[in-house]
Amino acid sequence: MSANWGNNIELSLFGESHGKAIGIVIGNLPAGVALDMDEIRWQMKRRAPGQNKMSTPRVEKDEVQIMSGLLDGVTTGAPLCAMIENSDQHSKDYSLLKECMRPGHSDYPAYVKYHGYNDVRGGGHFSGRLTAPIVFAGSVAKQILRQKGIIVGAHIQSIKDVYDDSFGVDITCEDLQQLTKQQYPTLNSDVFLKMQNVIEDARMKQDSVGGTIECAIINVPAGLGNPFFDSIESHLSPLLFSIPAVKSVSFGMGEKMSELYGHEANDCYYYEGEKVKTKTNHNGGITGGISNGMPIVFKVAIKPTPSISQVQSTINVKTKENTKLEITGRHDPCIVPRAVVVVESMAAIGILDMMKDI
Ligand SMILES: Cc1cc2nc3c(=O)[nH]c(=O)nc-3n(C[C@H](O)[C@H](O)[C@H](O)COP(=O)(O)O)c2cc1C
Ligand SMILES: C=C(O[C@@H]1CC(C(=O)O)=C[C@@H](OP(=O)(O)O)[C@H]1O)C(=O)O
Repeated sequence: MSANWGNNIELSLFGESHGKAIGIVIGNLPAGVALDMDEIRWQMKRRAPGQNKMSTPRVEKDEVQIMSGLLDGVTTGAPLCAMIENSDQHSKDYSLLKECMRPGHSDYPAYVKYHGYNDVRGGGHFSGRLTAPIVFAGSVAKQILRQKGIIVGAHIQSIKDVYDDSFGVDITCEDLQQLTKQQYPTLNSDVFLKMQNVIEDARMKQDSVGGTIECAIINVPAGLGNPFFDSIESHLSPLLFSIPAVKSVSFGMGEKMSELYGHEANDCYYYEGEKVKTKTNHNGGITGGISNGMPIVFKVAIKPTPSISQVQSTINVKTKENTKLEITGRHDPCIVPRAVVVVESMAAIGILDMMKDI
């Protein structure tokens, strides 16, 4: 399995959901960055499991232990290694799942690829748990970007068919910073209760729901990115698709742009003093693969959690028979609320990586 990534910043992700620990090694970070560990703790808490009924009941503190690369709270330039211990594993829940493949999870393709040796417990290395170290790396990236005036923030755009508002063209740094201070951010404060009800309803029916997350990155200067293979879209998408359960990524108005006329889709330029702006931001701040100075805006869609306890049809790879499966164990009835900070983190890592002068 490969879990290495990076052009400028380098990431190496390690661990399994029911192993001793999970973690990340971040290479090529600048030396001399003072990390705000309280803020990192808050970002980790936004994602951590076991905090309420919307989440898996598995309780993990997600305390980060820094193993290298930090001295007196300041990065030394050596690889920054962060480790998070696993403490609340119920591995018995997975005994049957070595043979009976969960529909929608990684079990079957992983069984084929790793000849049955892959660790299925808690999803092993495929688990959403591996997003905890990503949030650590993302929090570090966000702090470095903030020193350059670049702010990343996201909100829950929808849960099933309950929708929040969308980012407007005039979104500010303060708006985004406010979102990152909320555990489950929405733009319209009334909508989250409805979303919570939809999640609870699914949970009571032994089912799950998905949704979308909208993310913005403000103050990326015009001129970042390249046409073709290293466009901003091409650079961020692999990171965003690496988040387990993400099934689509779209920039600006995405698919909806295909329904517009040219005069509706184009973002018309104007000067505000010396600054070049566009009246609308249908292209999500990127044209020709390159930032145009407007907020970079994208959406990710997250599927319903695959592990549900309703009876489902599947196969037993040991007996080679069709069978029925009733999954026991602890699962998120909806992944979206805990994934907001994961999406912000991937965005921050991707943009930082593209900035050659870090
Ligand atoms: C934060 C987070 C939490 C998740 N929690 C669960 C869970 O409790 N149960 C589950 O079956 N899948 C969960 N997933 C999704 C699975 O890990 C994912 O669907 C699986 O690895 C297969 O990958 P794919 O959906 O990208 O194909 C979670 C994902 C994330 C990002
Ligand atoms: C532990 C976390 O989420 C886990 C992600 C996950 C999966 O299949 O992705 C399955 C569940 O694992 P377990 O059966 O061990 O409880 C979730 O709890 C986490 O996000 O920290």
